[in-house]
Amino acid sequence: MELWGRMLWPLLSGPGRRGGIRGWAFSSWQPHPPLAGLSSATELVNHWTRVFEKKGVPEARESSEYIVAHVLGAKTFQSLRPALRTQHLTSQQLQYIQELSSRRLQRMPVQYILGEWDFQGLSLKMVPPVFIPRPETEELVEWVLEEVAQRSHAVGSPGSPLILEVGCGSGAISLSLLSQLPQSRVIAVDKGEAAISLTRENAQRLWLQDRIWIIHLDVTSEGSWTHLPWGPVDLVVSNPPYVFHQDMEQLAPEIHSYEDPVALDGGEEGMDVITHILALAPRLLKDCGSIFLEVDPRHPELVSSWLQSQPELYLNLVAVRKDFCGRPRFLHIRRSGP
Ligand SMILES: C[S@@+](CC[C@H](N)C(=O)[O-])C[C@H]1O[C@@H](n2cnc3c(N)ncnc32)[C@H](O)[C@@H]1O
Repeated sequence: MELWGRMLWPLLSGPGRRGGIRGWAFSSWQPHPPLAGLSSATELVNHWTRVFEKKGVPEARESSEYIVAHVLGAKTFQSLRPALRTQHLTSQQLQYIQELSSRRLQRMPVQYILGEWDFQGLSLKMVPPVFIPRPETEELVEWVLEEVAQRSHAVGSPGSPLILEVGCGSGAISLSLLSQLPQSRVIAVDKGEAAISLTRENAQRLWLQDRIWIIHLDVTSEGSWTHLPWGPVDLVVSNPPYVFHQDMEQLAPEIHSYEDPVALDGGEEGMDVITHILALAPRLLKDCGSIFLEVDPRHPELVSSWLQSQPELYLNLVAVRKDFCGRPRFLHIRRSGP
């Protein structure tokens, strides 16, 4: 059951907030009669909270608050002016809330229902089945930023690192690094076409497209890197698919029904993509370059012993960090050789 807690909780409780309504697709929208006797935002939130609880939908209150706030053009229910919470809603607003809530009853994640979500203060478009960025990944980004700041301090100039992200998904990691490191450039690769086009769209929405190269590429396919025109990079960062294959069945309905399994399934020991990234390091990484990975709590030990069995890679696991739940989830690996 630990996996449920790990994967489900972040679906709704990220520190980031999402933006207002933007071009919602009404393709599956069917009119429903407005709920008789319910007319204010507060009443609607209470109503849908009860319905979600009764139907076993997780995060019932947060779900209904986000949906009602979204329809009223706010990021969170708490940020709505008190007068707006008690004011009568229009029949169109009531119908829209009903439509979005029925999607939640089908266990669609709130991020897909709203169509956008915040990560590191950036509002990103979300489209199924592209992986929804989780709050713990913000900690990985912060660690990378610390490393860049330390290196810049050591050389006495602002950092202008060339960064490679493997498995960019919606672009959350790459775009937040670009926005916080104005001198940096990023190469973002993903094997999923939907991920590539969503990263491209998010880069354009955020005006970050000039410093990012977005490439459709499978890191495990032989020879894929030989066509890349760039020299070695300073940093590799990745939140790869790392769920152990046998754990895939335990994933919550929000995850296994809506998110791309390719974004999650890391093979028998969750190491399939991780080991490919590490094996490519001598070709991709500058001397003293670093790799930052988000992993499962069982991986620090597995990765450490795998690296010991591959001394020709000249890679050392130099630090492991815990996530906000106290589990070892982030690895810093450094290249220290020819
Ligand atoms: C866990 S998601 C992370 C997405 C994003 N970086 C984030 O943190 O929100 C893993 C991503 O890796 C991509 N991926 C899986 N296998 C890959 C491979 N062999 N080569 C390149 N990308 C891959 C998936 O398509 C998915 O977008």
